Amino acid sequence: MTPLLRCLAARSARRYMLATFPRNSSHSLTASAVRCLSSSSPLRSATTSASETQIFHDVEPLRKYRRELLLSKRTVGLVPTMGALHEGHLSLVRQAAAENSHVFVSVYVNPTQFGLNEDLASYPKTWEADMAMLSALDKELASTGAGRISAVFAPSTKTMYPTMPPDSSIPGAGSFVEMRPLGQLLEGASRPVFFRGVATVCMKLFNICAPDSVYFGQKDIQQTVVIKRLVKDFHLDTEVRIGPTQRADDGLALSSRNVYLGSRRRLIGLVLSQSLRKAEAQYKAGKRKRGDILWPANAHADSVVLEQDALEPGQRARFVVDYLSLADPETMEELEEVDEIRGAILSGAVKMLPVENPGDGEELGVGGGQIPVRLIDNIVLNPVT
Ligand SMILES: Nc1ncnc2c1ncn2[C@@H]1O[C@H](COP(=O)(O)OP(=O)(O)OP(=O)(O)O)[C@@H](O)[C@H]1O
Ligand SMILES: CC(C)(CO)[C@@H](O)C(=O)[O-]
Ligand code: BAL
Repeated sequence: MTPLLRCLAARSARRYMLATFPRNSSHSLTASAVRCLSSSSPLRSATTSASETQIFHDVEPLRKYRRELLLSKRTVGLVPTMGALHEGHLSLVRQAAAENSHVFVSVYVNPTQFGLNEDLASYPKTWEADMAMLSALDKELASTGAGRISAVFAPSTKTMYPTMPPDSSIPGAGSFVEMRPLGQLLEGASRPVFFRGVATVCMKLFNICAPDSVYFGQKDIQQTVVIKRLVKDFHLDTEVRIGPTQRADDGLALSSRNVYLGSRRRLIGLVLSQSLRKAEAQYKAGKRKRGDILWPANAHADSVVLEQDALEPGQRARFVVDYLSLADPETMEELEEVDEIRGAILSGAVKMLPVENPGDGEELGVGGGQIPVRLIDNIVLNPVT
């Protein structure tokens, strides 16, 4: 049989299996039976071949594939990402694979969530490494009997914004979804078009992929609140699942933007998680009033600011605290006192300023330490039952 015929035969075998086997038994079968063309690329384009994980750039072929899965009663979990994958993303894929027969991962750096003066141009793009990570994870999933990564959706901007070119200005010409005032608070106050862009692109992704469940990381906690609101207010037929924040050993939340930090800023950037932990300790000690919970966090951050300012430019890593917040878990509005029945969200953002007077041989990260880096983090204060 020629490779093409083998591939077509495998595809129809797969269709047969998708239609025949219940969702949790399909994966080991499809894994061995459906891999058809070999190639040096770990994942292959849906337009050129059918490997276990197919790459889709266009909406219609993905919809067709999704319809087949629906008809054969498979479940789809969608993990939206902007690429530059790390263990935080992979943990969401693992969770999605544990809860669905099929995982779709979208990789799209969405321009409308970046303000005109934000870091869209420098946002890391690591496509080959991302595909290699997904391929390795898919192999791992195959050996565990979990769901598989069956699709990567990597659309062009013309595909995602078919009518108008994306507009990141505040008046913003185009079709947008917005949550007010939720999307204007905290992250939204510093990044005025951010949540409009996130809600809009997620609405598009959910409409295209029709996922049973969508997976988001707690690291971007206000984003999770926005997505839950999107699903609720627009009656979207999907379940929102939140995965825990993955951290480095020293507590720094993993983030695609961490590659810009370099060692000096990375060390001082720990101020954020340290400050939040101090506030959490107050809640755990029974404090409920805003001032009682937040003062040690503010005091710690202020002391590190002063400490760094006092150092020589070649030694220090300067930063600005954007906010340290104690907010309601559904509205993200600031709280004067935590209601034990609702709990609360402690969150914060700091902006690490460019490195001054870099030393010889100093590890400065991508961009030579000159790209400002926004770090965000949070801790959920659980309701007391
Ligand atoms: N450390 C993490 N732990 C768990 N989930 C994470 C973590 N970092 C990112 N995610 C989640 O991965 C999804 C995709 O995020 P994204 O591609 O923006 O990566 P990112 O690391 O958050 O990038 P950046 O911090 O630069 O915005 C989001 O749901 C996000 O919350
Ligand atoms: C959800 C998302 C993929 C939308 O572009 C992005 O905001 C992200 O990666 O967190
Ligand atoms: N992780 C959220 C995407 C962003 O910061 O733009």
